Amino acid sequence: MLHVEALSKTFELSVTEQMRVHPFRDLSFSIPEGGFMGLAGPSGIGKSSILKCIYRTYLPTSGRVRFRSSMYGEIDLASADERRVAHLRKYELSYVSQFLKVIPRVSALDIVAERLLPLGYSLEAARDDAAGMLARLRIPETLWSAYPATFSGGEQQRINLARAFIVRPRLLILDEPTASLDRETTESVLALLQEMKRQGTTMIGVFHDWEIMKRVADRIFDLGEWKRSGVSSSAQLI
Ligand SMILES: Nc1ncnc2c1ncn2[C@@H]1O[C@H](COP(=O)(O)OP(=O)(O)OP(=O)(O)O)[C@@H](O)[C@H]1O
Repeated sequence: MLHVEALSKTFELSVTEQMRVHPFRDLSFSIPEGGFMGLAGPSGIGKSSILKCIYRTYLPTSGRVRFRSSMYGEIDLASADERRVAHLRKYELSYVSQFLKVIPRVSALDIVAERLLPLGYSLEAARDDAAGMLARLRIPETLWSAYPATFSGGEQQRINLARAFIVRPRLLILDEPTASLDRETTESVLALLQEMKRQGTTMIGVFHDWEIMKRVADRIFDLGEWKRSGVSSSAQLI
């Protein structure tokens, strides 16, 4: 369902001094439908950049990101036009980072509910589902009508997760989704991830805690090992 082929990313840090960073070159791996691949490796090795290339926050320098979309059939996310990428982000892809892009003067409930409106939900039905998701993520009901700009880091992260999960995406991209959560909320998130996986969501994620990653991932791609050995990706699947 997701085939990353010979993916490379180069950052030009300075045009005049020709300084370049190459977090990864010729990276290839595949994740089947409903599969969950964890990405591991030391800080700065390129984990987040890979996720951002898949979500197309970053444009890859070369390579392909073949994704089986229900709207477009097979599509290369590395070269798809912006309009299609925007559509896919609305209906099929979700990306969770540690940081919430806060929308001013929109309540926590509506920030989550609004993701369902393009899918044809009425506002009432969307708010019902959003309330269910906020409850599962242990956001206290008193906060549902408040503005997330003032929320704590962990509360903002839960709003992020709720926005990503509520649409039941075909591909879920997770960048340290449980980094600022307490143990009980982390358990709720893991239960939701396992539920989505059973329903066929394909996932790729970076986790700050190896033990958490092992509980949800079918396999773990160790970028450090891949870079050291320079051999094909299958050797790094733990
Ligand atoms: N937008 C950018 N512009 C320039 N360099 C970047 C950019 N994004 C990432 N990099 C560089 O690419 C390299 C990989 O960064 P990345 O954030 O992908 O690593 P990471 O493995 O996710 O690290 P961490 O575990 O610390 O989050 C780093 O050297 C970083 O400085």
